[in-house]
This record gives sequence, structure tokens and C-alpha cells, in this order.
Amino acid sequence: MRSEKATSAAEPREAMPADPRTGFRSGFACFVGRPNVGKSTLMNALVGTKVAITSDRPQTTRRAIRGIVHRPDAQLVIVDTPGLHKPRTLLGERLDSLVRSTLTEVDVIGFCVPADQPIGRGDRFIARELANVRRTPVVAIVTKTDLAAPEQIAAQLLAVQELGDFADIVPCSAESGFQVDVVADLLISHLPEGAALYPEGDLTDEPEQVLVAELVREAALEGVRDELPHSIAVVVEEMAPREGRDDLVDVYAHLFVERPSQKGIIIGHRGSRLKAVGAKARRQIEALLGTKVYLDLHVKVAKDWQRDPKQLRRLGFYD
Ligand SMILES: Nc1nc2c(ncn2[C@@H]2O[C@H](COP(=O)(O)OP(=O)(O)OP(=O)(O)O)[C@@H](O)[C@H]2O)c(=O)[nH]1
Repeated sequence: MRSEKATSAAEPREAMPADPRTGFRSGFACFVGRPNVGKSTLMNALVGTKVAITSDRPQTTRRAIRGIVHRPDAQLVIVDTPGLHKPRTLLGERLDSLVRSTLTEVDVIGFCVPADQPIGRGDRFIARELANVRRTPVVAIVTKTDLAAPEQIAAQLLAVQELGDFADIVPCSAESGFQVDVVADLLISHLPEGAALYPEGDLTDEPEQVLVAELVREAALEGVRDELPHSIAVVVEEMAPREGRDDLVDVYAHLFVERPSQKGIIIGHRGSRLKAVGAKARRQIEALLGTKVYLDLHVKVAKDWQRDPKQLRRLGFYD
């Protein structure tokens, strides 16, 4: 079975030739925060295109996906991390170690706290973790300001200030676009001077197959019951242009669940749900690839994969 290695953060493919422009900055940033605080949405707003999937369910993000912001004065590579949380399963532990190694490798960390919710234990837990990463500057970002009244935002800024020693604190809304450019400015101000790390125009260096698998998972997550989301994993087995056609790509994907009973939920009555998932995912993949897509989707049971090291490796979650 083919699987993608969960990538660690700061491994640019190769540095581009030195840039003659003086003062050009380049480097890596990552966002941390409780699940569901809007990290992926903010990255997409900064990059200007949809590279990380979002959903209203916690723990949607499982991989360190990079988005690349190109500006005349800088190149900012954003690593999207899974929500930092206390591990409950082996999968959780792997995710947390991925997040921790990311924190020490980047040039700046964006700590996201939503404007519309009181600060809780989860935020404090993360703030304590960040205090241990002394070398990396942290910009605190109060997200989702469109959901909070001005006085609530002001109070949240003060409350966040109490959480730790931050280089900056900035409110923004990825939804309305409020201050997204300020967030970019602040993050960039903490990058070292240096040449661009990626060619102009690249928005992400995630292998296309990983993005495609994430789009299928996003479609499958829609409308499922609460216990199911963490049980779904998607692996793209094969993806290639149809022979003799330059306008059609064949995609073969496996959608894994943990128990036979979940298989029925995903497939639905006479396959109706799976069909809808396939249709939605296909549209998104077509938009991503810019070609027509034939999507072959198979649902398989990988028993208790979140707790089984062998299965985790098979699905692309490495130590
Ligand atoms: N109103 C509003 N909603 C937002 C904003 N940013 C994100 N959301 C919503 O909040 C939910 C979670 O957003 P994500 O970007 O997936 O959150 P995340 O922090 O990446 O979540 P995990 O992947 O679980 O860690 C989604 O339903 C988003 O549409 C915002 O600025 N305003």
C-alpha cells in the first residue's frame, strides 16, 4: 500500500539562488491553538487559496501542510499543525510529537485564541507549552473577531496578554478579512533576511495525492455523527491521467473506517451517502487539478487503526 509520510516542518526542497533584492525575508511560521479555533481558515486566507481543509469539527487537520505566501518583500511558508491537545490515543500522541517538533523548527509561532470564547484549560495548556519553546517568538492571534463585539475583543486581548510573553498580540478575522494582512506583516517581521525558499507561484508543496485524500476526507466528514470523524482516514492508492487523454485524471482512493458498523454509515442506504461524498469530493478535486476527474472510492475497515502502530504506519502516520 502506498502511504505518504507525515512531513516534519521546515525542510525546504532547496533554497533558490540568492535574491538580489535587499531586505527580502523568508522563513517558516506555524499556527497552534485548540482544535477548531480557525488555524486552517487563517492559513487559507493568508495564502489566498484553499490548501488546508477546514470543517466545523475539531481535529480536522492531521498533517503539517504548508501554505506559501508570496509577497514582493517576503516569502512566508506556513506549516499547518493539528490542534495541540492532551493525547487520548496513539494517533493523538503521534500528532502531538509532530506539533512539538514543528514548534522548534519554525521562525515564528502564531498562537490562535478565538475572540468569541472564554479562555479555557486548553488555551492555558498550550500557552505553557509555548513558554518552553523559548527560542521561537510567539505572535498571539485573536481569531474570529467577526463573531465578537468590540468590547469582547478588547477584553480577550487583555486576557490573552495574561497568558504569556508574546512578541505581539493581534485581532483578526479570516472570514471577513479583517487584519489578515497585519497578521502577515507581523509574522514576516520575525523572519530572517534571506532568499525565497520556493519558486514563485507555488502555493504548497504537499504532494497532490495528499491534498486529494484530504478533500475526500473533508467530503466524508460532512454530516457524520460525532463519534465517526476521528475514525475516517483516506489514502489515495493511485492517481494518473487516463491513457490517451490529457483532460481526465483517474483517482483511486480508499476510505478507511475502524469498525464494520461505520462502513454502513459511510456508504448509506443503497450507497446513497457514498455517492454524495464522491460527487462532492470529485468537484473539489477537479477544481484543484483543473481537469476532469474520475473518482473511484472504496470503503474499507482497518480495525481500530488509531490504536494500532502497524495500521498507523500504513495510513501514513509515522513516529
Ligand atoms: N465566523 C468565523 N468563522 C471562522 C473563522 N475562522 C474559522 N472559522 C470557522 O471555524 C471552524 C474551524 O475552523 P478551522 O480553520 O478548521 O479550525 P482549525 O483550528 O484549523 O481546526 P483543527 O484542524 O481542528 O485544529 C470552521 O467552521 C470555520 O469556518 C472566522 O474568522 N470567522
